[in-house]
Amino acid sequence: MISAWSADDVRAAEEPLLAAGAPLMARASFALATQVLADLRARRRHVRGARAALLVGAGNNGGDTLHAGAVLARRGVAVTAVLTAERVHGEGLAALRGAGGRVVELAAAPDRAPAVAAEVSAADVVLDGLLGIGARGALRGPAADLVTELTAVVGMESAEHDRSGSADSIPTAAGGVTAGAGRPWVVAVDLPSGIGVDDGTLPGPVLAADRTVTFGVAKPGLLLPPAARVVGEVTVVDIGLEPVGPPAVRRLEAADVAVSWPVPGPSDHKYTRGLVGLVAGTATYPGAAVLAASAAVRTGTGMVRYRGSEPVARTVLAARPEVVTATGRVQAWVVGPGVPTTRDRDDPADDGQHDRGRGALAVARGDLPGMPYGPVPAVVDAGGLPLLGETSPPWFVLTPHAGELAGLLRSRGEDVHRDDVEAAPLRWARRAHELTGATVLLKGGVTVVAGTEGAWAQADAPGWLATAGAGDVLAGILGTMLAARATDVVERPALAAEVAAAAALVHGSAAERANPGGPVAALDVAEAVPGTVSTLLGLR
Ligand SMILES: NC(=O)C1=CN([C@@H]2O[C@H](COP(=O)(O)OP(=O)(O)OC[C@H]3O[C@@H](n4cnc5c(N)ncnc54)[C@H](O)[C@@H]3O)[C@@H](O)[C@H]2O)[C@@H](O)CC1
Ligand SMILES: Nc1ncnc2c1ncn2[C@@H]1O[C@H](COP(=O)(O)OP(=O)(O)O)[C@@H](O)[C@H]1O
Ligand SMILES: [K+]
Repeated sequence: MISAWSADDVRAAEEPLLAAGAPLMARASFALATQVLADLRARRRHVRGARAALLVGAGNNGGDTLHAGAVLARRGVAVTAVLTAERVHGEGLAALRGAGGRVVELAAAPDRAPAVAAEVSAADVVLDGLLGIGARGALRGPAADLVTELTAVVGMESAEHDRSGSADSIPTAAGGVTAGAGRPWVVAVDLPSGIGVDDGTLPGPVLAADRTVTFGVAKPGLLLPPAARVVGEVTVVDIGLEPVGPPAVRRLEAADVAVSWPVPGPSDHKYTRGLVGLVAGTATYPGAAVLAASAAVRTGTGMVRYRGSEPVARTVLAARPEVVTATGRVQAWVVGPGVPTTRDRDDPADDGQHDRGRGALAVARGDLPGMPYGPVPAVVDAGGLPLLGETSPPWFVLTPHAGELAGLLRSRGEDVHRDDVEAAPLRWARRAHELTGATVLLKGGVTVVAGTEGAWAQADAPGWLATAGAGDVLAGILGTMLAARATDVVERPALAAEVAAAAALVHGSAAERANPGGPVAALDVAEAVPGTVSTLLGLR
């Protein structure tokens, strides 16, 4: 698990250490320099003679960068520091000068930004030390001008990445470690300057990094979209910080999902494994029912009970003969894939699914007196979302994409559109959780989950997963995972979010497994789930 703490929590953790005289900046800058030297060695045979450009802001982030620059200069790297503020970290500057580093004072001559950007773009490595956890809003002043020029000169914002990673690093949304030929390797110091440290927004120009060396613990903005796309490979270096309190954002790794996966034992039978009830698909969208049912079956449910019109049920059974249409006990409901999102009760296109969906959600809430089968968890997707009541329990997991989330929020009085959600996914997923009470899984390149305790951000999926029907597959996977732990999920409000994050990991990993590095169809993703799960379980 990767855990990220807010800037305030990091500062609170630093305080006692600094008061006790712990040399945090020395630790941070030495670890940074060591990583940069390793990257230089990996990219060019000799460190000596390499050129490094330091982008230096007013605060301690610039201080870290200057001290690291001094270490590089002593190893024979030609180091130039570009100072974007009139006053920068004094000791750091003295150390760099003492080691033979060169200094360009951009703050004193801001109109030189284009020329300085051209020089910086010719370096082998750029260290972005403009802003760290003290960032407030978009980059301003000479720092903003410089980054804007740099991204224009070498197109750094569209850095090419592959998906490779290494053991001590966080694989990220953009993945990998390859800078494009002819442009410098960009290392962000603590975080790419100008990202929203706590919310992952991109309020202004940001230099996309190939690697982020972050100190102590990860920061939320490194895990959250859209900023997660510009952090490159994240390396967390230990400087002795121990934040107290829960992390703000977490990311599950494969091993975490492996340990909590319920493996059936000799005394299990299909009813103890968890049954998934599925209200999905209509005559217009029968495929959604097939995809969700296939995914639920392939994730290892005890049984899928399908609820829908007769012709769609026949289609589902033709694809998955394991599915049952008889009514009976269900441990988790999946409501809404392939169901129209209209709220019109008389819409003939709904094939009766709105009524079935309302009934299923009432059972899942535990609303029906005398019904022995609730409360149980529910996945509420697509056409299920408009069926929700005023408030929902946290064991309801809503699975909208950005457009659906905007619609849900508008229906509750927020003036918000898809673009707003994409610009600040965590903010709006949280808002939807506050307004509905439900756990909210917001789908996207990085999937964000907001529940009763903190948030999760999963970056497991290749871009190829953005294909029709992939969301239906996620709904089926999540339905099976919730059904397997139904009682715990209803009893522990925070668990639904963790299971939802785990489902996003399984979904993204199955997409990668279905066809590594190439296109996938939604059904391929469902078909790849059993192999994905057995690989995960091999990590136990
Ligand atoms: N506290 C410590 O001893 C440690 C801090 N460390 C480093 O220190 C960093 C935090 O240092 P600071 O608190 O000095 O903060 P920053 O280095 O992030 O800089 C804050 C400064 O930048 C200016 N600023 C803020 N927002 C701006 C914007 N949008 N555009 C332009 N200028 C802006 C502010 O006026 C302020 O002077 C961490 O990210 C980390 O790199 C590490 O050395 C570890 C130890
Ligand atoms: N850029 C992307 N990279 C990786 N995965 C993505 C990307 N965009 C979307 N996805 C994933 O693809 C799935 C699409 O779901 P959805 O939009 O509901 O499609 P559908 O309704 O056709 O099934 C979601 O799981 C989402 O997280
Ligand atoms: K930085």
